[in-house]
Amino acid sequence: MRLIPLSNAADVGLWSARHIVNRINAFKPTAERPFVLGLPTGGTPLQTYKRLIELHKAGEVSFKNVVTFNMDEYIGLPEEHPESYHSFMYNNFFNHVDIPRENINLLNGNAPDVDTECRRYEEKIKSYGKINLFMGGVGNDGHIAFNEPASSLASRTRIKTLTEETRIANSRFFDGDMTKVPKYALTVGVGTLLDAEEVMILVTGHAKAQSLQAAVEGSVNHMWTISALQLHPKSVIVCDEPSTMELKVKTVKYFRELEAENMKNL
Ligand SMILES: N[C@@H]1[C@@H](O)[C@H](O)[C@@H](COP(=O)(O)O)O[C@@H]1O
Repeated sequence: MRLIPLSNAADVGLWSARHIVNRINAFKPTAERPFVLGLPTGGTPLQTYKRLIELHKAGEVSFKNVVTFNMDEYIGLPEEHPESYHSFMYNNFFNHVDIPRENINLLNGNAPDVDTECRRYEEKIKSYGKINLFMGGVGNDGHIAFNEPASSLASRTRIKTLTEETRIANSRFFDGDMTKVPKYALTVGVGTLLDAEEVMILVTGHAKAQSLQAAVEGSVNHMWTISALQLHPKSVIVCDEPSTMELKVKTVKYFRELEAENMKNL
């Protein structure tokens, strides 16, 4: 695991956007061999999307040969609802870059048969071989995508019931009214995430400090599904200072020194 401790959320946005751009450009994607990118929603990745749009407008990256898979979607919200993850992604990212519409994949939270929809999604991912880079955030309770506490670490795409804590946290997007937050969501599984070639998780703000501690210093544990990252051969966590408050000082120092060494060797 690589941990990149940065000062603030803006730096997390810049670092992660540059990382994505570097990966896409190094891959030299073509229509026959696209770069496959996994994407999250939420407040945390907003800065990354802003930076990616800027880098695209500056001519540093094209998304023409990039295929995306979003990690989750609420059940029962119409696609055009302003808080659906469909709306979020088009408003905050897809509408501002050159990605072809047919390259965009999102789970359909209104599918008549959710099991068939989840199988379709897994098969579509498989049809590309693998996801090259999966970006994600983390919930206050350590969930990754919508893999709430006690989700199987071997899980695949499926329906999940959201915890009260998550619905309270997400009520900020629904006029502060928890009853307006859907109770269920479709989400890729922890196993789906672990199959990606690389996983990059963004962590910002003090509310995520316990999740970050569980990810980095805790044991692999289904109560903190983010900790499954420890089983991944290539994971990177990009975090700001407030989110490191529960980590040991020596842990942060260790990773900071490692990164300083990496920079020297570049
Ligand atoms: N399903 C999403 C997660 O993918 C996201 O990581 C989490 C944190 O969101 P935020 O970045 O807004 O704190 O919220 C939701 O529950």
